[in-house]
Amino acid sequence: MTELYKKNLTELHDLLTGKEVTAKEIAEATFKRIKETEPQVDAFITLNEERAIELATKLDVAGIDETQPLAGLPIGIKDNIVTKDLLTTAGSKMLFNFEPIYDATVMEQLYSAGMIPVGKLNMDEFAMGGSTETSYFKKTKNAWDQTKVPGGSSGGSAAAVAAGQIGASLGSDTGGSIRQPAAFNGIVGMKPTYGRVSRFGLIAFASSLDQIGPLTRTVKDNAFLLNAISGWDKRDSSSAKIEVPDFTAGLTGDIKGLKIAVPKEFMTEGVAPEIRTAVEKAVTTFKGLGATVDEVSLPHSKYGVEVYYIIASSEASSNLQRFDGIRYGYRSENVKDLEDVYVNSRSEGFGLEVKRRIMLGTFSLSAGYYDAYFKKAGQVRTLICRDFDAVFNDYDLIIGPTTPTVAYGLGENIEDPITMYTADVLTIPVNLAGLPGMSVPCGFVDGLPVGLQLIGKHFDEATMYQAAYAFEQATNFHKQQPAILGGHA
Ligand SMILES: NC(=O)C[C@H](N)C(=O)O
Repeated sequence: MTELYKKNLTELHDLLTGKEVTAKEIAEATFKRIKETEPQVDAFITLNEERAIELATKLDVAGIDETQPLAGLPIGIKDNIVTKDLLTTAGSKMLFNFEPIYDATVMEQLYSAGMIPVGKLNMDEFAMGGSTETSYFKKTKNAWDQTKVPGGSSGGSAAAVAAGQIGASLGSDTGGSIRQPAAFNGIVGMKPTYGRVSRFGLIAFASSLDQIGPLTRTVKDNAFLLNAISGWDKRDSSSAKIEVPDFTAGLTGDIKGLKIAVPKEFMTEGVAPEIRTAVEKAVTTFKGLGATVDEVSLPHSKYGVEVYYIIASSEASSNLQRFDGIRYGYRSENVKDLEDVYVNSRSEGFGLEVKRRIMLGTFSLSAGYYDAYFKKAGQVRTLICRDFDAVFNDYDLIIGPTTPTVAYGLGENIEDPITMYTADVLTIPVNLAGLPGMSVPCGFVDGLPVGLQLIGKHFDEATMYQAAYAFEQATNFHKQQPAILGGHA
């Protein structure tokens, strides 16, 4: 069958259960497509070809379970999610040879849903970055324009889906790392509520912020995947013991009476005028669908970037201590004593951005500075949370832009950390408050996609999916394809 790669997950499921194609044929077509397009996209660090074909063949022989919407379908995995006996690098030289001895909980969940992991996706080193350019391995390209960045840190996860290499992927989001690359590549990306998805087996960056989530080409596909990976896990004490609804159940397109808020701080001059216009048009669409939309204020969100880079870096400086040249991955050859093993392995194994964050974090945690930085950041974080609580007393959903600009050129901002950091201004407050945030396509600027951000109440991803689905049905943005997928971008 030709052009299987253009199909989304629900279409592939129908073909499989209608016996028009086998899981093995889908898997083979996926690897063919990946190999054809990798020279342009560079999304994968490792392919899992032999095992994927074997697994697909086994599923075919056993018979595809028709009640399992994801059975027999390929998925790509961000390379900071540990996969048993399959190279897991977190985009770092430090883990250039790391083959985990266990699977992350989300991997076990994907296997029980019958999914087929086809490979590991490129990312910023240890998820620190917004362009995937800090990866030790390669520079992934935007699916719409190969001279532009794919966003990050889940840049491989987003570009691979947008370019039709795979129909779905998992990413992780600490300060925007699922939503921003989803926006830059014109796809759907969900960062679930903190605690919704187990972090067991996610290589930790900032433990109070990290969350795994799905990237797909449609809202419904995304909801199917969140169904599969949600739930309490005894191995992650921060995962929530809370019922998981069926996120696909409410996808009717009916959102009459939904109360939506647009924070005025998300629509300021720092956001490109064309992006604000696209969001204003989305507001009109939502009103047309019967929702009410009002302007609100999140007065402390403007401190989000400063707070994040203190808290995230502090947590990272602690989490990354385990990479000592002894227990994992890279070990320097250039050593005279034990001290050298630690110092030289870390100096040679970590890239510039990772070292910058470790130093920032160590500084803000050190005696004499702790009160002024880490403690203060925690206090301001509480104020940011309270702003959201106040809005959610009166509203069901918050919307705004996902990013202040569309995808920028490769190499354009990487030497300028302040520009890179401030670009996260719209996504970071959501992580600090532990809320669910999502990006869906809502327009184009100069042929590059624009993302609309939806922010929900804690554990209310269902309402976000309903609104996103209604928006998707009412618009055509998700139907436009990049040239690499046969579109006329
Ligand atoms: N990891 C993230 O969610 C992205 C953010 N740009 C960071 O570098 O921390």
